[in-house]
Amino acid sequence: MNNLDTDWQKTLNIFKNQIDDKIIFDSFFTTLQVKDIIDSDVTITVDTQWSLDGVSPYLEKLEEIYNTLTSGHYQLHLETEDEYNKSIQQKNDLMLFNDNLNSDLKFENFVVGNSNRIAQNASLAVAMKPGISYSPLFIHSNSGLGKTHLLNAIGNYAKSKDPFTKVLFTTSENFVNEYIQSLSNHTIDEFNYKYRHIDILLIDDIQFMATKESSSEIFFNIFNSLISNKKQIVITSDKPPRDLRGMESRLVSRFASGLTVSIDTPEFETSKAILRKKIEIENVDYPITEEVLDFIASHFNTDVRELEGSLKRLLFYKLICEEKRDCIDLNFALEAFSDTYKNQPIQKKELTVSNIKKCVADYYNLTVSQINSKSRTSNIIVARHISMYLVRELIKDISFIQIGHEFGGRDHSTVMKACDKVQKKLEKDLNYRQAIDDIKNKLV
Ligand SMILES: Nc1ncnc2c1ncn2[C@@H]1O[C@H](COP(=O)(O)OP(=O)(O)OP(=O)(O)O)[C@@H](O)[C@H]1O
Repeated sequence: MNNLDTDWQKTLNIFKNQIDDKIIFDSFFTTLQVKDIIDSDVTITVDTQWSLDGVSPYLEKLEEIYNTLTSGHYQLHLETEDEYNKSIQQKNDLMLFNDNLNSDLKFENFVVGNSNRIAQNASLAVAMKPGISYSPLFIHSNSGLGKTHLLNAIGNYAKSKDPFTKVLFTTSENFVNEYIQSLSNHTIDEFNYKYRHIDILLIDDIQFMATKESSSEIFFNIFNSLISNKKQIVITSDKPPRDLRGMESRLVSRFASGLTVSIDTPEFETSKAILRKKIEIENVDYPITEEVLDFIASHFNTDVRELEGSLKRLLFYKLICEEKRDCIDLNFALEAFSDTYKNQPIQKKELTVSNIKKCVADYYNLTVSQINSKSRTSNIIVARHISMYLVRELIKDISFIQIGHEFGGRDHSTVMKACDKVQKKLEKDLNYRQAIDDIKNKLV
């Protein structure tokens, strides 16, 4: 017997001792059953309409005993078994709604790197144990960095573990439209029922709800109901909760009450890993050289959508190319991207050590402090060496000693070695030379 039944049996026993006419009790009350509790509404069923008429006058008394016993504020509702079963059937039909998940977006094809590791880990934790620790989970990032992918991955994973999990993926825009439609169709009860009975609610792009006051109100209520029933909510946005301008402050504070994580622009290695994954998914059956991946990862890396777009463009170019080629190499890629690439606006900068460092750092998606740091991470070392080399080449009469000083007090011999290394590498690595030329173009 669960808590629901135990409390109810105790209520009936107390009531039985209080009622004078035991025949009434035996005739009407022995078939009473608690069916469910939603928020503060408790549904009790009786076997027939006749019993229902017999029990109704005592409902208030039963409610009082039940609330005293459970220290709650419940309202009891009586229904016949038939009515209840019918409404359950209707509700079940209602629950057969489309989860809107995109089955292609899974954890398996989400590439993890430093830029998105925390968000991916949090999403996986939520998918494995929905509603337990991190509800709501709030994921924010600039456009095209994988928020929608992670939302779908959570839903797909949870459903693969338990197909009966009620998952709903929606955008805040769809939520608002659905709400407005339910008002005009007089189906607001169904709307409410549907959203309050979801196990995992995945809401994409919440920022669009900011100015929709009446929808915010209903969302607030649904949100509270799901959270208090230990359900999982995952929300994405293009900014963190505190920056959601126009959003009601009570909603913002609810969003911030869970776990908030962000996704950054993919760093060089992650961009390459994403490209490799996409190539695998596209079943590309000809080789694409490492230099090409380096080229795309360093030129089209504002977001993952841009990476995907450039790869598509490359594959398309190969498809329509009349000349037969066995592989995609850097020359071919440069041809494929010649127009975009040439048209990129170039902003010249004043030639100072800090501008050179900043330009190299931007190019490699790093910060100037990483370049100055003692970090031995390979992409940081590459950027540091190139910065030293360019400073030496572009700033007249600057000595190795001065450069060492500008790069966190390094010894002049370290700078000399770095410059030498860069010089040797650009003589034999076309892609590397291309990268240095690009940075130079932005500077001079
Ligand atoms: N780490 C990743 N691994 C593989 N694919 C990724 C990764 N991150 C993003 N993508 C892919 O990049 C594309 C854009 O991602 P997504 O739509 O999830 O971005 P978003 O952050 O939701 O963007 P928006 O804010 O514009 O809605 C999708 O095709 C997605 O599968």
